[in-house]
Amino acid sequence: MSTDDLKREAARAALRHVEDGMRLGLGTGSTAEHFVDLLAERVRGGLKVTCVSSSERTQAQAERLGISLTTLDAMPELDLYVDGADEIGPGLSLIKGGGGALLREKIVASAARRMIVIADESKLVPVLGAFPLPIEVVPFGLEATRIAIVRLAGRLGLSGLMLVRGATNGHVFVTDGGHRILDCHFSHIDNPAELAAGLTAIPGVVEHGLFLGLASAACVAGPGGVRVIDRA
Ligand SMILES: O=C(CO)[C@H](O)[C@H](O)COP(=O)(O)O
Repeated sequence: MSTDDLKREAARAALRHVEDGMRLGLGTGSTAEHFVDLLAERVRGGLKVTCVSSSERTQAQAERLGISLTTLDAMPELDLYVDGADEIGPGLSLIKGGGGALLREKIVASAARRMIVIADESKLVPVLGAFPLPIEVVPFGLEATRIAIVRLAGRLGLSGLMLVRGATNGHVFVTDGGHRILDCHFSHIDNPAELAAGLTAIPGVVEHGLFLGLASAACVAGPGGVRVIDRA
């Protein structure tokens, strides 16, 4: 089975938690894309759900597939949010934002009663941080914000490259909210809660990719099948 097949199996497992009439949040990324595809099949079969997207990319996919969409303003409370992750650590702590949608993803996840993470088993890690942590920052004063993050990291014993994310067209990557992303190569984040609190206190930081206490369960696919991990 390819990694892509495993992602689809994880998405299929999460779909079992979707019930008629639910208000759903749709994630972003290649795994979430499988979920949206499979959800669309169920919708064509008669399932009634109303969805909110976490990115322009997912919005376009869901629209194309005929899924009923609304905005988070019109439907500010959701039953379930399903999304992928870049890393799944202890207690279902997550790094997200590899696809650059972390701000909307966190807003939508926070509006949902439950968040189910879908992933292939390569995303499971004992300690977060091997995947560079995406931090969304406003373009104004980006260098000052970067220095503030470097100082915070130093105080917490973290170090590593901190790179402004580029886009495939050679330009700088711009998020759906018009912000930039700093990818921070910390390699080991031993205390994610402390780092998250410190980042939130820096004025130029819009949001960071540490999702702590948000995921209720994860459907993790490996060659032996899909394992459901509940947050302890
Ligand atoms: O956080 C995300 C997008 O901002 C994605 O969920 C994360 O990057 C995982 O992506 P993929 O399913 O393609 O591996």
